[in-house]
Amino acid sequence: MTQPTHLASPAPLFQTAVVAGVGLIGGSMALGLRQRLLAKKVIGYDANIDVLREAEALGVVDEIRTTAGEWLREADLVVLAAPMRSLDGLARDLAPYLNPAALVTDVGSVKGGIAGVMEELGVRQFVAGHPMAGSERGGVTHARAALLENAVWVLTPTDQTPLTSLSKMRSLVEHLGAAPIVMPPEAHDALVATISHLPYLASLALTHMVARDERLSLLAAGGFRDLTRVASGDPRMSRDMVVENKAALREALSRFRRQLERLEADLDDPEELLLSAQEGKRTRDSLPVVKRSLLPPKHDLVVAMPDQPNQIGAVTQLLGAAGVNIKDIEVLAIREEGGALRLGLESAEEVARAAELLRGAGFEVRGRG
Ligand SMILES: NC(=O)c1ccc[n+]([C@@H]2O[C@H](COP(=O)([O-])OP(=O)(O)OC[C@H]3O[C@@H](n4cnc5c(N)ncnc54)[C@H](O)[C@@H]3O)[C@@H](O)[C@H]2O)c1
Ligand SMILES: O=C(O)C(=O)C[C@]1(C(=O)O)C=C[C@@H](O)C=C1
Repeated sequence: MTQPTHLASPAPLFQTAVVAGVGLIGGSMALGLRQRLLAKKVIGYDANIDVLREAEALGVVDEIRTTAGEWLREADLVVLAAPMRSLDGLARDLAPYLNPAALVTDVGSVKGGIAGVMEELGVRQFVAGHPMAGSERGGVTHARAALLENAVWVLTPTDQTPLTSLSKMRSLVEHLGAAPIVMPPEAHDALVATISHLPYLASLALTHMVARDERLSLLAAGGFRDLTRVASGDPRMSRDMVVENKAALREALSRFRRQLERLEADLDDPEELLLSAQEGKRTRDSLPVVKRSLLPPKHDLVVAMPDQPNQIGAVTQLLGAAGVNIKDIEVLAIREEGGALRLGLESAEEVARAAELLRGAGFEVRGRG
């Protein structure tokens, strides 16, 4: 795996980081901390021993623990990354052992209550956070440092948050390659109701309409799939996320209903509907594109993967035998029925050489030298 040398610190920011809840987000943070040399040691703590064994085997963490205890005192960074419904309990389990000097943060999707819980538990150096990145595929097996790269990461300090802790947290987020933004918890919750939780409910409503008619699922093409991807997320976790933010979400839902009613009325006013469509296109096209690659994209090669066994092996063996050094590899799930591999190579020349070799073996490739 490549080291982003431009961001690696000369000395690690932390000696011992503990990631509690080593799933998609916790695992991605642990990988970021390790790959970017931000902590000397990363300890994974999880309620599920199988998850921890997997995390250790995948090189996501250096050490694992299943029960809270004195070992936590050595941690100078503690990340709470369990599902929303378990966060309070997790904080209560860990709090008695935390070093008062440790920076503590969380990654929960709703920010309203957590700071109060931490205050009640006497955890002073707490800064609540929420990386605006994720996936419908949870679990440590899907964790990757690049998931958090270039993500907007909301920090929601309260009046009690020490400024030094906020500044350490900003620095951590920046060193993970993400972009911190600071706002009050209530403002965060109102915004994510519209930008994250409403789309989830809308995706459920759409999938429910299809569930009652098999002919509809048969016709589901890219548009429907793009709009409903988040319905594939963990049902309990998504349920907990929206319920936790129900007041703000109700507001967003009532605005959404008004939007739908307006669009329905515009069906009889094609000129008005065109204006709406143009505005929608402008807004959608102007959303910032989040780049997640750790390598300069100019040395990337994308190889289409036919839906047959051992295609990844065939590509890596072919290039390995020719002495092409694959510095980074990523499976791109572009479409559900197939996919592609992104290979990070050393130079433009290597991209050209690899492309020629792969084309010769019948693969479809796209590359930028
Ligand atoms: N999935 C996303 O897209 C996304 C994005 C941003 C933030 N978040 C937030 O991140 C958090 C984690 O989500 P995820 O998608 O990584 O979930 P996940 O299911 O991939 O991982 C959660 C992990 O927490 C562990 N866990 C559960 N209860 C625990 C407990 N009491 N103590 C210790 N470990 C416990 C589970 O075993 C699992 O390994 C949630 O609070 C979620 O709101 C999720
Ligand atoms: O699946 C994704 O791509 C996501 O970004 C997941 C997503 C979202 O849709 O807003 C889901 C919940 C989180 O708290 C943050 C991100």
